[in-house]
Amino acid sequence: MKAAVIVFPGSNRERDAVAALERASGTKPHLVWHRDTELPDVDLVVVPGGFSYGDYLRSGAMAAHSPIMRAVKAKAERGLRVLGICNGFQIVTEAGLLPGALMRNAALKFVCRTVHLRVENTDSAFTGKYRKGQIVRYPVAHHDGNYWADAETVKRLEGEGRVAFRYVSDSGADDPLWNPNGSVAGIAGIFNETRTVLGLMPHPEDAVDPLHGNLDGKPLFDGLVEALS
Ligand SMILES: NC(=O)CC[C@H](N)C(=O)O
Repeated sequence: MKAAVIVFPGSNRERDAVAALERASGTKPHLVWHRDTELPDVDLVVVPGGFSYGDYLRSGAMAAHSPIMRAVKAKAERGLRVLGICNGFQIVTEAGLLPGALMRNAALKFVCRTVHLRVENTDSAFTGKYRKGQIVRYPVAHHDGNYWADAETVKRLEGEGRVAFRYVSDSGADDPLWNPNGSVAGIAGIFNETRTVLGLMPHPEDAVDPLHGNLDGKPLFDGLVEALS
């Protein structure tokens, strides 16, 4: 699997994404600067976490209009797999590849901890190596992770199997007390219509190494390698 990781001024998880991809695929991904206008020939683009453009204006809003995002958008519309993690989720959503918006966390505080997620749909290159309903633990670190979409959009996402991950309790139950940011319906990650684009707030790339104390993110990267090689 050939992959590219996009770097914006203020990105800070690009190296984590590179390490996770290299560990899973054995191939070093390309790092692509935000000012570039073309993507290398790849099977997957990762838009990583961080604070692109200092989160000015709105998290992800400026990065969504960078030259490289025009190329990412054009190729995503033709089926290129795109994984947007945390700030990357904000960026691909601002770019219009996913519906809804990421608002300030409901408690108005930065949240940095491990969360429990239920894998809601395994019919994608991203989630194919999980079991449906499996509970996984990924870390979160954000202040704008409160996913919002209008009721009709949420209904459509649910009906079309486009909710990828949902915040749940440690026993796997729907429980708003375990929702770290107030996201509507506990939504932690969503797919586009063809499930070729995934955006999620938690960080699978920081749960792939025994030193992370948690390997729950590994099936996501292994699954991508299996599906895209
Ligand atoms: N870790 C991240 O990617 C942070 C995302 C974003 N800057 C926020 O705090 O909401």
